[in-house]
Amino acid sequence: MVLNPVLGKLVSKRVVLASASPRRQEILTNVGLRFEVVPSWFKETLEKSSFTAPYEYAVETAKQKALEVANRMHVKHLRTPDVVIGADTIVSVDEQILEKPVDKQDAYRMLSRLNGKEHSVFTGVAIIHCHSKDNQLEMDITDFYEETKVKFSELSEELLWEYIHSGEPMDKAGGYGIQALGGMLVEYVHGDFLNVVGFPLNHFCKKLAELYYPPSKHNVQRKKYDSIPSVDTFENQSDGESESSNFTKQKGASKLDSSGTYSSEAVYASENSSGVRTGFTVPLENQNGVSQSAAKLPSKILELMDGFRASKALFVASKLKIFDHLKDKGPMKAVDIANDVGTSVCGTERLLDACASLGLLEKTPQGYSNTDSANTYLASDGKYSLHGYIIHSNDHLWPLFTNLESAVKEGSRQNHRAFGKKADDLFKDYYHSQEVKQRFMSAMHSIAHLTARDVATAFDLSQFKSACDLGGCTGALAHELVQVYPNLKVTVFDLPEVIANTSYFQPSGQHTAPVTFVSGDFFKDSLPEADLYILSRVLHDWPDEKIHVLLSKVSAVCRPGCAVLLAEMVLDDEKKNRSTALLQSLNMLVQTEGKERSGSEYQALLEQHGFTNVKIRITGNLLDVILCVKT
Ligand SMILES: Cc1cn([C@H]2C[C@H](O)[C@@H](COP(=O)(O)OP(=O)(O)OP(=O)(O)O)O2)c(=O)[nH]c1=O
Repeated sequence: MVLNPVLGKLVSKRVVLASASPRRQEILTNVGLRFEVVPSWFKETLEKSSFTAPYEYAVETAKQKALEVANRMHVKHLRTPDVVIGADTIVSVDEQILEKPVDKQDAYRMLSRLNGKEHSVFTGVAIIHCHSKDNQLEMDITDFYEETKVKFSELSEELLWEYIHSGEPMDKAGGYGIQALGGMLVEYVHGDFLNVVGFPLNHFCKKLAELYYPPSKHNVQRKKYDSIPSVDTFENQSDGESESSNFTKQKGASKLDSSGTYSSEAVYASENSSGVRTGFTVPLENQNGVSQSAAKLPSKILELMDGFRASKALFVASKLKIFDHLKDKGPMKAVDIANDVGTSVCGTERLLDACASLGLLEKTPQGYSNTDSANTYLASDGKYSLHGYIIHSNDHLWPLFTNLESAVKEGSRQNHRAFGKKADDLFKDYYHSQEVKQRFMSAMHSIAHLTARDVATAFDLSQFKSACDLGGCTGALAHELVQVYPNLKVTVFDLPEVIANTSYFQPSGQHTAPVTFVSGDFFKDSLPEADLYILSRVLHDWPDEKIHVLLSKVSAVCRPGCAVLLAEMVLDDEKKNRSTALLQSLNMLVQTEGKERSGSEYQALLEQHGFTNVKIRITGNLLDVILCVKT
């Protein structure tokens, strides 16, 4: 891919995105960047009047966000990232800066100011390269901003309020999201669309190109960075790099090993044209001594080839409970970890090193410790722990995926090959033993926790008094819903085998009261009454015929004005862009009769059962949300 050579420069670095914005995470993930997310605690309270132009405020805020994270990681967590990226998006109209609205009235004030006019969206970005020297943090800061002009149509009061009630404006600068419903307000956009969504990817790549491929005297005329360089240009750039006389080139230090991956790298240090000191790694030679550059490597393919190794390293470290072992402890030596978990020292050391290289662990001369992400997501006891899903992936999905070839040839699930038995009913596979059932429920619980807030808030559901979560499993989404909507009563409806085992997963405290659990089979038994029926990760398990059976049952009990909320990974209509969802569809192939579907496919299924006004919200989380109303 054309851009890979630039982003490839970050592959071997510990990159941290100092932002909680799901949009920024998605934009960078979509182009294959690997990074850790450490949201900044910097409060966006800089005195606006002290800046002469709005973009200066955005750039300074971005810088402060990134600096706070770099310092915190270095001091508090004794971990120094290589690169920290911070960003801040603001809307500017009539010389005023608009950030995120604090409430609905504030959103109304902002949208009214933008109504019928052109405004500017500025995103400031800071890229901080960090080095730890004698335990002191040294930083090289590069910053820039991008401006995009956006014009709103003339919008009625009614439309503005309908938009505000959708809940979309609340976490977005200027009170709108151009990437979703807010797109309907916009007459034109001049400039980088992604800049409006929170991250100017094109300018970021150009900045990386400037930093990592500083133009030499000979080629400075030839290479203008007014667009992202093509592959050809990158090859020229790597030549240009070796022409730069102030580089210290450790010739011969790096070789491609027989598997085609780098065995070591040479380190370059330089001043770039803007005087920013950069330190970066560039591979030098392959086995034949032929000069190679990252530009010539099919790095995406190599990464995919190795993907299963990385997955399995994560699975095994999780099975051995290494992240539990290291949670909230200081660094531990490999030999001590191996002794504690009962494994070989040599094997454990390699596993720990691999995990550290993948950013799951931190390695220092004192030993190995968890990263923040490992504490939050990989240790088994946290609210957002993915441990259950990781173990399910290892024990259940991995054997199924080893039969993917048969699944593709036969077009059907592979449970009989993977587990030596043919269950008539999909869920009998999970519920045949207490252990497997518990594991499956933990997995569903992990994902439900991670996605519940985004599912619950994708639409304003405050008009509903009662909801029934069909196939709601452990009740994780139900508990989130009653927290967000205190007047909502939620019934979780699931198979008796599931309901009998939900007690282990209940949160402690007073929030449990409005959630009730009812057992039954939604294909056979009558459904509890409710204003809102929720189907989260249910329809993707089934073929269209079965979905029609289920939706006709829901439609029969759903009064006009009542609604259905689906939470699924929604594919784009062309089925070509969302690889996580498309791979999930393969996952459904190997284990179910279902599949992932596009927004239009869900809409067609729903409309056949009298559900109209279908609204789709892409959340940026693992599940997207569809809301429709019974007419
Ligand atoms: C104008 C506009 C903004 N936005 C978003 C991008 C940013 O996430 C947000 C502006 O808030 P920011 O303060 O820039 O970012 P954030 O609070 O989301 O995350 P963090 O501070 O942790 O980095 O508005 C859209 O998603 N769509 C839009 O059309």
